[in-house]
Amino acid sequence: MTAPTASRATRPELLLNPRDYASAARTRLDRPVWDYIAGGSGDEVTLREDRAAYDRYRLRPRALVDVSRCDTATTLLGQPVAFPVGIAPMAYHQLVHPDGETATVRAAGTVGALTIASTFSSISLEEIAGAAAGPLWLQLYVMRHREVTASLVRRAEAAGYQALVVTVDTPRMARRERDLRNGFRLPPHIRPANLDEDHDPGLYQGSSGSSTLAAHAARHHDAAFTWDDLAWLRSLTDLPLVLKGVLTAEDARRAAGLGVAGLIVSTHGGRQLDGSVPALEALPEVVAAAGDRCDILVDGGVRRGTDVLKALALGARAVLVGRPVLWGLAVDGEAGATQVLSALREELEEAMALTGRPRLDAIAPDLLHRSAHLSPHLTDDDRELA
Ligand SMILES: Cc1cc2nc3c(=O)[nH]c(=O)nc-3n(C[C@H](O)[C@H](O)[C@H](O)COP(=O)(O)O)c2cc1C
Ligand SMILES: CC(C)CC(=O)C(=O)O
Repeated sequence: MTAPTASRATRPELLLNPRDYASAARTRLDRPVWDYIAGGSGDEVTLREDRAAYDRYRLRPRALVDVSRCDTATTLLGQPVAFPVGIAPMAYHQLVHPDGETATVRAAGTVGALTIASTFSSISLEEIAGAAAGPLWLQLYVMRHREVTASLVRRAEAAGYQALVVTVDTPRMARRERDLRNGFRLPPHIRPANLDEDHDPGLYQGSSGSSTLAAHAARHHDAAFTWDDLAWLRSLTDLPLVLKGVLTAEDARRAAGLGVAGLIVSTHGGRQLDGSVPALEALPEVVAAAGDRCDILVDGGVRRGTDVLKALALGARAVLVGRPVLWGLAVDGEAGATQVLSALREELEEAMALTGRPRLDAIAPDLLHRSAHLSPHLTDDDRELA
């Protein structure tokens, strides 16, 4: 895989995996944008632990299995996907590339992956749907003005979205100190395309010590939204509901009891409650509580095909990737995002072959050995890029 811009005159960069794309993206993005994407909340403990959780597991390969054909296809909420890796909802893809979410959703279509578009997409949800060739869900932040949320639901239905993902870990945005130091604000050419054009000019006017995105969330997100209000959302639509940001068996059971179709076990990529249990470690209790009634997905720190295998072995039906897709997009638009997703798919197939698990339904906890030690391979630089 090569990116179009050569790092040396004679030899183009060879970008093989998400971390390679991260290094390349870092040289291309302005520092505040890099920090907004890479960063987490507080001391970034959860950001690091989400990733480290994968490195505590070793794989137990089985030998002499026919792996001449490895089948990565599966279904999510009954819809076929080519492999169990989807794109996590992320705000404002145009921060890293002018084609924004249009490029990302096309990349997903090329490789047959699920896309979850964010409430805060920089391209409208209708345009995203117009460019989609694969399964497409819409992520919802429930807004204080309920009519804004109700209108997003109606528009999602009309545009053909197949599920709604309600993010439940962000009643307010956590303090992200990188953004505060940088005085992060949206560049003037980027807008929350699903909301009114002149929705909130405050997104563009900030100063050091504040993040306009955090201030915007404080003004608009409904921090009083509870389980009782989920019934209101349910009454608006027949689309399946998925909750994103569930980390406990208690919440998983409650959600399943209310007829929620899917759960995304997530720490929001270490960007919300710092010090929370890492997503991969929360996964088994969520699966035990609701895996018989809901499709369970997990995200946060997935960077290799073997990570996908580990999550599946712990009971996930699929994983989502966030930052890696933005790094691919930053480096080479649609082609870069496609290459990041393709690399994960190829690595997953390889890992299935080398562990002797040619079918996803053969992936179970016996694949894993939990070690007290982290794998030694991560350098400090890797950690920054993880
Ligand atoms: C730049 C950025 C923007 C994000 N925006 C949203 C969002 O709008 N809605 C949401 O539910 N999660 C959002 N997330 C969280 C992701 O959906 C996901 O949980 C997380 O990025 C997964 O971790 P990973 O980036 O390590 O793969 C965002 C994450 C990043 C990095
Ligand atoms: C605009 C923000 C609320 C998007 C988000 O969820 C994030 O930056 O993590």
